[in-house]
Amino acid sequence: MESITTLALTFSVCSLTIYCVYRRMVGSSTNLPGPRAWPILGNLLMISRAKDFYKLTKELQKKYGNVYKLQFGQLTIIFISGHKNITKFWIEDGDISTDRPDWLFCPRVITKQKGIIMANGHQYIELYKLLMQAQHGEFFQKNMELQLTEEINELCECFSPDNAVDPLEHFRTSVLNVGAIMAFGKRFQYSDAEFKTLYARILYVFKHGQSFGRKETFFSWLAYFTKSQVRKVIAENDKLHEYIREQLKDHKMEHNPKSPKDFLDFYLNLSEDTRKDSALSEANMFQTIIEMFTGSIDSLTATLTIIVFYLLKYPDVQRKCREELHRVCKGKSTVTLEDRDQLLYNRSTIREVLRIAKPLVFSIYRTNKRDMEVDGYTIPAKSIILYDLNDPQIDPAVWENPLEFNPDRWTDRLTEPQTDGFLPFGTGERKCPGRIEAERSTLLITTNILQKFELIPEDVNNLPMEREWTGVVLRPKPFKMFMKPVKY
Ligand code: HEM
Repeated sequence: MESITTLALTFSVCSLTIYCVYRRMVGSSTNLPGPRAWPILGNLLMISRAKDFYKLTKELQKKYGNVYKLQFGQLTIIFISGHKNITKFWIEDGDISTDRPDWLFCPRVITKQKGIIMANGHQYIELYKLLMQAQHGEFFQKNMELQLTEEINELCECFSPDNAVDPLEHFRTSVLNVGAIMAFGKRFQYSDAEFKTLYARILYVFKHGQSFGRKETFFSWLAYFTKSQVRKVIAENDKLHEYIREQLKDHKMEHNPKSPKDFLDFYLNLSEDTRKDSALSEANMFQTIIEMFTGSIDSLTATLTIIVFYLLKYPDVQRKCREELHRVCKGKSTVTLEDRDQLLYNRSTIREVLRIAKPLVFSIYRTNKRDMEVDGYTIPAKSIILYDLNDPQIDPAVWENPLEFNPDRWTDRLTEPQTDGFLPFGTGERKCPGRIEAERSTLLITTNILQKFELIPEDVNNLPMEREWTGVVLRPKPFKMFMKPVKY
């Protein structure tokens, strides 16, 4: 009799546990539409079978509308699209939805809750202020421009009129140097052993550490198996902290508070008292620097690649850009930021590429402080949300013939501080904190290349408009180009 009672009790406890786990998985957002989810796995089979995740989300949007949910193992993720919805949540009700879900397993164990990307409240605000202050600094800008000129020279040596190259890897190397200039005030020669180690570490942490692509984010128990890469990501991330600590030591020795030229200088310029604030601890600053590298490595590389792709696809636009450069920068061997205001067509072209083919189509995970109403559904507080940032950029209510690539549409809009429907860097309070440097570097790299080279596709018939999803960005499928030096 006793054993029957024990069995019944065990059965009840197990059933209750399974039921609770299932409820936790499905969450309280059961009223939201979405494909049927399997127990434990949720929709992971469907997601892993999809060749292109972004395309899948577009199909689901068509089927279920602008709000639907997907079950990633134990996590429910809510997808929100539509221009009106983005404006409502990011601008009108910005205070509700600017937070990150800081409880997600991977970022929590890898970063130990340091840094900016997963930070909320005071920690986020203080780090964001520091990054923005640096990018506005006079010496920071001067040093950036000087070092970028050297960077562009070394980059251009990799290109050739006779051998077609795939620009992607070359741009990625340059983007890492853009990060190094911002963080440490210096770029590295590509052959430098220290650079190669830094490059490999950043890339490893970026590739294997992002929460979106890591299965441990959705099944945290996997991290306890010896084969999990999470341990190696943590170790590599820790080594990056050590590296930045060494850089800080060197900075302390030669620091001139009057001419701060990089993030570490700006950090050292904070008073001792301010640095006692845990939001501005060394660990937070170091993790933020790592995140500036990882935040830019795919987004900026993809942006440069997409711009070059459009210039190959639209040779007339390329020609007009170069004509403007040669007219504005007559007699100068380099394009500089001084020329910026006169480079209207070049800037319009970059904007138009970022509108029509923005690389970062999703926000980083957000969470809502309170319940939110959207399209007739209630999104319970503390949900995990991904916003699709693409819809506003091709909304016919804002853009005439939105799918047509037309740099001229920017002629009268270039000086507007914020254009409705244009959010390549996100919008509202959580806008990309690297956007100032991203815009400057994009302009300098592309215009300096165009000033000196004609870009010619290796195979004009092999420039498919269809883009591929990398897990973070949408970018063109691999293509090759020749770079023919031009005289002017
Ligand atoms: C053209 C290139 C770039 C594009 C299109 C881009 C776009 C974005 C977008 C859309 C977000 C997400 C905002 C959100 O979730 O709400 C973001 C966040 C971020 N970006 Fe960029 N970005 C670029 C370059 C950079 C660069 C150069 C850096 C660093 C130097 C950087 C660092 C970051 C960081 C750290 C975040 C997370 C900020 C946070 O948690 O609030 N990005 N970026």
